[in-house]
Amino acid sequence: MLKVSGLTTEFRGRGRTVRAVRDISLEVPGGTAVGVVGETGSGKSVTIRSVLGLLPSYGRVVAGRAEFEGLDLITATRKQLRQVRGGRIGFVAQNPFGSLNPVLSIEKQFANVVRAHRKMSRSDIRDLALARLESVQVRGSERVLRGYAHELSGGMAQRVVIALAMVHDPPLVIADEPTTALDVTVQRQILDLIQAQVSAGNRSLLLVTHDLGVVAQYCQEVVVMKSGQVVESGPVARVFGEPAHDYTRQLLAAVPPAPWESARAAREEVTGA
Ligand SMILES: Nc1ncnc2c1ncn2[C@@H]1O[C@H](COP(=O)(O)OP(=O)(O)OP(=O)(O)O)[C@@H](O)[C@H]1O
Repeated sequence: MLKVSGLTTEFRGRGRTVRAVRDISLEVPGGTAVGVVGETGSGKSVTIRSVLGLLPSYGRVVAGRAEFEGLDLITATRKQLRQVRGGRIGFVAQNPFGSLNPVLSIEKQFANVVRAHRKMSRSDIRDLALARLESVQVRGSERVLRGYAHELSGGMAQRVVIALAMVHDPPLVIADEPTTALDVTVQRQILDLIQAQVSAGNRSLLLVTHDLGVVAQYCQEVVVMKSGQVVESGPVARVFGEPAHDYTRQLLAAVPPAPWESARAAREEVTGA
């Protein structure tokens, strides 16, 4: 579905060049969820943004390929990339309020996403938008369509972003830390929702997260990144069960125990059991 090979990205500014990611290779097979994990600054977002052609003007992919449906996204024209983004790849970013336009109604934003890819009447767009909003369990979808982003809670706004990302039935969904900006109580709901959308459409998912628990629960494959490079990758059960790299072991050791496990450990310490 997506095959990234040898991806290297640099940021240039004031006579200084920073190589943010180096020689990244990863694959997202059809119908598979792949998690990308690594500490802050390890290059997860830069990798995604390089693939989607969403780097800032001073960022440049200096080597590598990202093959998707017969197209190399790295050398694709802007027009081709616009067709792929939103059409063939649904993108869910970290902050829903950064993804939504604050001055356009939600209905107008659906219309813009639809019309960027095909011709459709206003009433058909409306029906499609309502169906998509209902599929991500947005209650009061008619009211939401008439409204604006600032009237929504973070969780609701991210549901709208997911609905927009799914408008054209993309076979691949890329989500970059889709719950980091949200209240902890809705984080799982949003991940469950993304998973439901992915499996209902037999789509592939590339999910960036720093939470290994999320990868274990939602992904079949994992790519571990450190300092702009991939340190290891493979099926989640193998990489987490028998990590080949010391860094992966450190990440796994840093996962806090579930609250009930800490409570049991404390009890055992007190009782000596
Ligand atoms: N716009 C930018 N300009 C300059 N350097 C950048 C830019 N974005 C990222 N970098 C650098 O690229 C490297 C990788 O950053 P990236 O945001 O991809 O990490 P990340 O793994 O996604 O981290 P996080 O989990 O905090 O989002 C870092 O050294 C960062 O400082």
